[in-house]
Amino acid sequence: MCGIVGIVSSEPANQLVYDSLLLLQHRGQDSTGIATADGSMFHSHKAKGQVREAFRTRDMRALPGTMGLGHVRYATKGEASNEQESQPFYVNAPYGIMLVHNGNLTNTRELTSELFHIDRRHLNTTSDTELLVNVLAHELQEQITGSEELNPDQVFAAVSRLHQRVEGSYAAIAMIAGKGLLAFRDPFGIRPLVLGRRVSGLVGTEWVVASESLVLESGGYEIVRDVAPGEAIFISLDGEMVSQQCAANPRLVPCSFEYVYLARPDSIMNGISVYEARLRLGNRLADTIAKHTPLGDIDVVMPIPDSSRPAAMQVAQKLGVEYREGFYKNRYVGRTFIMPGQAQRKKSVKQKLNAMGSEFRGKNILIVDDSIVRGTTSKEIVEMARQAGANKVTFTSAAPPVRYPHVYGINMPSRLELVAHGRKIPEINRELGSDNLIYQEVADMQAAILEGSGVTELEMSCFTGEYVTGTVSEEYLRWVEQNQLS
Ligand SMILES: O=P(O)(O)OC[C@H]1O[C@H](OP(=O)(O)OP(=O)(O)O)[C@H](O)[C@@H]1O
Ligand SMILES: NC(=O)CC[C@H](N)C(=O)O
Ligand SMILES: [Mg+2]
Repeated sequence: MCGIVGIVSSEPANQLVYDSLLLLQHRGQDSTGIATADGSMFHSHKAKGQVREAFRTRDMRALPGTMGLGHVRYATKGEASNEQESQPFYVNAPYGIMLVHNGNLTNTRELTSELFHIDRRHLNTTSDTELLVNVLAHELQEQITGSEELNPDQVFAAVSRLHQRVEGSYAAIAMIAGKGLLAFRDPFGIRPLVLGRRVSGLVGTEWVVASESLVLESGGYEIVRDVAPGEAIFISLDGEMVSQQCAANPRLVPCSFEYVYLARPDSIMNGISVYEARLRLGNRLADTIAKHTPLGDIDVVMPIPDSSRPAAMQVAQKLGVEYREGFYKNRYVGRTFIMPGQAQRKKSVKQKLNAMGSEFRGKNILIVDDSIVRGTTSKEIVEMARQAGANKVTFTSAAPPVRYPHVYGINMPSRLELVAHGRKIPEINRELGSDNLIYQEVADMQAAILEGSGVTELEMSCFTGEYVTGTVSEEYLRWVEQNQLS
């Protein structure tokens, strides 16, 4: 998924970007990068690891300028540990462009070949973001004729061409040296991007574009709106903002997994509060549980910290069963699911969660998680609950079974690693070792997330196998499986 932010300010951008990235840490832990622009000069620093470990005071001092970009990476393409693939990505012509990207492109093979054979561009990594910045640069170059100043219409024309060439998901922010900040979202708005502003009497309007609205709230910015699917926004160095729809048939189909797991609950995305969506997921899950389980069979409802807490609270309240926190979470261990490599993820669950015996002994426990993907967490949790003395363990998931690869910015590319792929629920139950397993229905998840929002469609491919963009064929999925992230 990755977290991205772009800022046009009147004060040094480095600290503003750093503070924003700390707030987006839950979106990526592999690497961190910040770039600033001081006039037409770029400065950047990127390093492996989380924000606090990747940046030292001396790195921050080397980032002057009032326009800036930042990125926390959760790799989906290329290599998670390769510093060269951390973002922002830079190309030196036209003008000089620095770009950050959240999402995943699905026509990377076609783009790689076109960029090399037709556009004559050099690619130095296997990152899809390097493709995106090169397509943008090529298309911008095509728009510039003669020696006139770059104008926003040329930028918008380049983004329109980019939409025609690129498939998959992309929320992106780019700095164009000496010109301004460009932000754009793919024609389905799969990944989030929100625009904010801060008006100061002394310096005029300052702008921020970020993956999640909590960055705006925390920095004292007013939330202007979400960047629309297919739209591009250009902010000049002196704070003038212009925007244009650049896609032929834009359609808002946001990723359901943001609401289920990825986003912070205190964010509002596409007008939908993530926290409230999770409460509604809990309500609907409770109805399904009530249909399948005699309520006298459950002594306590328990969340798996952190992401399932809002849903679990609602399950307990609606079923009228006591809510207890039986798993203690080590706050110094990051999110397990977005770590690279199964060995690291497996080890992390044990380091992160510990069962408190008194909450389990002799009890029938109903555990709520937001989702079950590889089953790494749930298998360990069921075992921990049993070792702690639970009598009966019912496992429930606020999302439906994840049966298909996610190709739009979440690293679950292979069907074989998904515990629910090709398995019926009783088989998954056996695999997890639980006594009973209950999942949310797909229609309930969709209704819970969209309720009252005016948004009518949701990207749910990992639950349904239906992909909204082109090039996602059986052949493509097989290719992705064979070329998994290293
Ligand atoms: O079936 P799996 O492959 O284990 O993936 C699903 C689990 O991973 C996530 O937790 P994570 O620890 O990443 O983050 P959290 O603390 O926000 O819940 C998610 O909340 C589930 O608990
Ligand atoms: N999760 C993401 O948004 C990843 C961005 C990009 N595809 C990368 O792998 O670096
Ligand atoms: Mg979790």
